Amino acid sequence: MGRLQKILIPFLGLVLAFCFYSARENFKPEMLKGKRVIVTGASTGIGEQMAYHLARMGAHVLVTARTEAKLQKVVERCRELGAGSAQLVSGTLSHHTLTPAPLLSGGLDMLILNHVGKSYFSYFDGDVRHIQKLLDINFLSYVAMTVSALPMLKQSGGSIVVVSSMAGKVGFPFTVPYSATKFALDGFFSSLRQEFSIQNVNVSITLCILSFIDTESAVRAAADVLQMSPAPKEECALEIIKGGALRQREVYYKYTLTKIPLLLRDWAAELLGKNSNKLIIK
Ligand SMILES: NC(=O)C1=CN([C@@H]2O[C@H](COP(=O)(O)OP(=O)(O)OC[C@H]3O[C@@H](n4cnc5c(N)ncnc54)[C@H](OP(=O)(O)O)[C@@H]3O)[C@@H](O)[C@H]2O)C=CC1
Ligand SMILES: CC(C)CCC[C@@H](C)[C@H]1CC[C@H]2[C@@H]3C(=O)C=C4C[C@@H](O)CC[C@]4(C)[C@H]3CC[C@]12C
Repeated sequence: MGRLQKILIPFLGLVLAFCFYSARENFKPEMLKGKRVIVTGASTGIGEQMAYHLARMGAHVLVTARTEAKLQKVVERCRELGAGSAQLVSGTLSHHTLTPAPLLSGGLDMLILNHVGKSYFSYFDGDVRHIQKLLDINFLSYVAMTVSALPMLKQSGGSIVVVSSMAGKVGFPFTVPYSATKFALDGFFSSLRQEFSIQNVNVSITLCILSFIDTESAVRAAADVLQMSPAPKEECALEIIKGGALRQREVYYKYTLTKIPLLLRDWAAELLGKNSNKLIIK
């Protein structure tokens, strides 16, 4: 092969790859108008902000969490912001949980799994029961809700959005129980996505890899320990919805704080491990 060809072929490949990626559909808020969406863990934080974005876009939203009084306020605000409809279901989520989709006029277009049980942000304390409980809330309830929502999502050609973390892709100190539950989500949902592809199931699965976000609970738990400043929850919530609506495989937010360390993860794990701790922890 001539030298010119050796350069030209990879170059052409790069141009084609660029065209392919830049030709991807753009997000439009109208994509969510009239869609029936469930957001779990929507009484505070990122989930609450997702409910408000969806309401502005004219979606029918159903929010869940344990604290009914907070959910009531979220529902009222969603109605003010222009939601097609807004409802709540309160209660704790576990492996027994069925998705409350039938409340949304019998159907469902998007299931956003976002809730997270309370954990600690310090050295692993050896409490196995805590890990079991956290797995139930952060992982098994996601599985149970997915299983019960699947017939409706298949019917609508809908989407499952799973909110995870950098701590669900890389091991960081002080997040042992939490990290275990988030890694489990990646295993379950990435494998399920492959099966959907083989079986031609038209349900997308979007896994969201988030860095430190400025929600009240996260800032309270980790701001004194971490060097980095948290990213805004409002923008984070919008990026998650965009990724779900565009049926992306994964969402990275903030992109540079998540995608680049993940590219380094497999071929420079030692380097990343030792140095990232120095960079991240005060
Ligand atoms: N903030 C951050 O820095 C990061 C967050 N993430 C992920 O983003 C998502 C949202 O996080 P964030 O907004 O910070 O979390 P918040 O602590 O603000 O919100 C958690 C939500 O889950 C609900 N919840 C808690 N326990 C249960 C339970 N047992 N059953 C049902 N609902 C429950 C809470 O409401 P109530 O107490 O009323 O039940 C609340 O609505 C999580 O999946 C988290 O792992 C990922 C990376 C970083
Ligand atoms: C390589 C680096 C540039 C990026 C490092 C990002 C690290 C430090 C980020 C990524 C995900 C983050 C944690 C998270 O997912 C959720 C929570 C729950 C909350 O209640 C307490 C804070 C906590 C533990 C976050 C702490 C900071 C973490 C480990």
